[in-house]
Amino acid sequence: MSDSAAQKPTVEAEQPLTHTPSQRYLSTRGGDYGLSFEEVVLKGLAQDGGLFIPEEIPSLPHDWQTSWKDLSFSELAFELLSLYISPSEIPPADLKSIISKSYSTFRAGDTTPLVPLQAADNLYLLELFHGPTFAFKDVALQLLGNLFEYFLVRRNKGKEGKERHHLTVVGATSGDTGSAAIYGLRGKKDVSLFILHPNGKVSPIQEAQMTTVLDANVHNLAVEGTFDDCQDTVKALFSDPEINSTLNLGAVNSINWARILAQTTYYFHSYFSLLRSLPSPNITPQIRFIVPTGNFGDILAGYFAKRMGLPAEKLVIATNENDILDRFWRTGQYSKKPVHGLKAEGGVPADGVKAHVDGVKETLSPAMDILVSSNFERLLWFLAYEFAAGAKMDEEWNKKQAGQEVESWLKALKTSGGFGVHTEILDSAKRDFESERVSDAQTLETIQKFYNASQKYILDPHSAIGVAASLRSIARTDKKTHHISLATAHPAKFAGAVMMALSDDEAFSFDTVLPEEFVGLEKKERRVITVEKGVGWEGIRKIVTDEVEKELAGSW
Ligand SMILES: Cc1ncc(COP(=O)(O)O)c(C=O)c1O
Ligand SMILES: N[C@@H](CCOP(=O)(O)O)C(=O)O
Repeated sequence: MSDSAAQKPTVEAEQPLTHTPSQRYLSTRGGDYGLSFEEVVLKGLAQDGGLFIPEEIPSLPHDWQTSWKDLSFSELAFELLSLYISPSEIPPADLKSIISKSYSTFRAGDTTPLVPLQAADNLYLLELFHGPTFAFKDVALQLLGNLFEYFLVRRNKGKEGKERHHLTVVGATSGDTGSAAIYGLRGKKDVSLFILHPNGKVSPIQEAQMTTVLDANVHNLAVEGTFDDCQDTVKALFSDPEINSTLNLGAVNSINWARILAQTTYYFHSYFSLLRSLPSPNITPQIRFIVPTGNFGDILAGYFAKRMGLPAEKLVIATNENDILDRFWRTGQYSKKPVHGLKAEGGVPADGVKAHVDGVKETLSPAMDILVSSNFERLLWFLAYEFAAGAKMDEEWNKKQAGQEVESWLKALKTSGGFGVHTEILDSAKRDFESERVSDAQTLETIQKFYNASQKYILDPHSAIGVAASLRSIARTDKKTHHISLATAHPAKFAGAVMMALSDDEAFSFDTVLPEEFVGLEKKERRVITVEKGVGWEGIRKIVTDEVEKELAGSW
């Protein structure tokens, strides 16, 4: 299949739609058992406030190393998605055409190219920013937009007016998810999209990317507050039965399972790209993936890839100064505020934890300025499940226990600002993950270092955090280990940090970084609703309800 051959997704009407998918889903908080892929994609968040996970993680076909090794990105995506979606739920020809359409919008022939960054240390960059909005989010959100469209076309066949299933998608963004969701859903029939961003806390290009899209179904809300306030509002809307039943809420954040699933493809794709570039492609080297991390969605896709069988020795979490995850891996305490001297149950010292400002900190990598990482809940479920399995009861009991444990941890996070886990659970987290915290000063140094190297590579601040963490990992691992560091955004999206790092160099000009798509963007007409402090989630619920009503009145 060619990645550039765009095809219109069509519904194969002659296929019987028996809805017996290969995977059923459950909620991390124990409820909502047995849902189909379509149901979890359209619902986004479970009714009990939990996140959907597949009941089983499928294994790879026995010959995947040979039969997948030369597949294109789209072909690999098809193989991986087919492990989760049965042909009776989406017929293969339809799935292929949805995937092909989604990746035809990428500028790089290879979709997500792997480039050597520091050959002597086997350090590679996985460039994930060649989609329409220049950030890794496009990989999943181009696909999610087309999946929504496919399911809605199928549900609405032969229906008119109020009979049609209308989806109201609400999302929170620190800049990148918002624009990628807008580009994935703009102009789509039967979908209204509401994106909440923290006013003044996204980069000027990100803000322009979002607010200059004037399609009637796109609504930007600039909220006075932080990204976490926006994320909390989205979750509050999902747990409100009123708006849920009247407006059919849908999610574009990585709480939506399809986001995670779509992102597993580039872990496999980069693995094969790496093997092809090695002198002995049949010998698998030790590989680490290093992931700039905020909401824990990107690295969680790596975790699923690893659990499915991808030979990744470790996944390295790279946080900015908003380091709740890094502190968890050091102490076993998941706490909004650092608690000094605390030990995990069973005794892990809280070494290396430095003073921290209360609440979220504004850094040079704003897309990662997140206090609480929503997908960490999915990992917590797997950790709790494995811990429960030690009791040697049956499967159902383990799953039930895991759901109850997650529920009680999340309750403690809400009521007391944090919780701690047993040492065995922390040890189990350490088997798959390591973590690093990278400061603003180290981010700038890393951008400078690679601009001053022979290939003059310009890193965006988020990718620089991954590279800084990679260099630390390289220093402590076997020289033969290969490090694949995820480059999550194009540097032109973050002019402030890039200029701060490089403007002293007289030969540097920001114009050389600027893609033509960004030229003049900031001068275009904008549409945005400002949400003052104190409006609260109920006020936002009213805005959403009123806007959908206006939109639908215009279209019927
Ligand atoms: C550029 C960039 N890098 C890294 C991240 C962190 O990814 P995740 O939230 O999946 O951990 C984000 C936002 O999510 C981002 O926009
Ligand atoms: N960095 C993100 C924050 C939202 O994360 P998501 O992956 O859960 O959508 C952004 O840019 O919006």
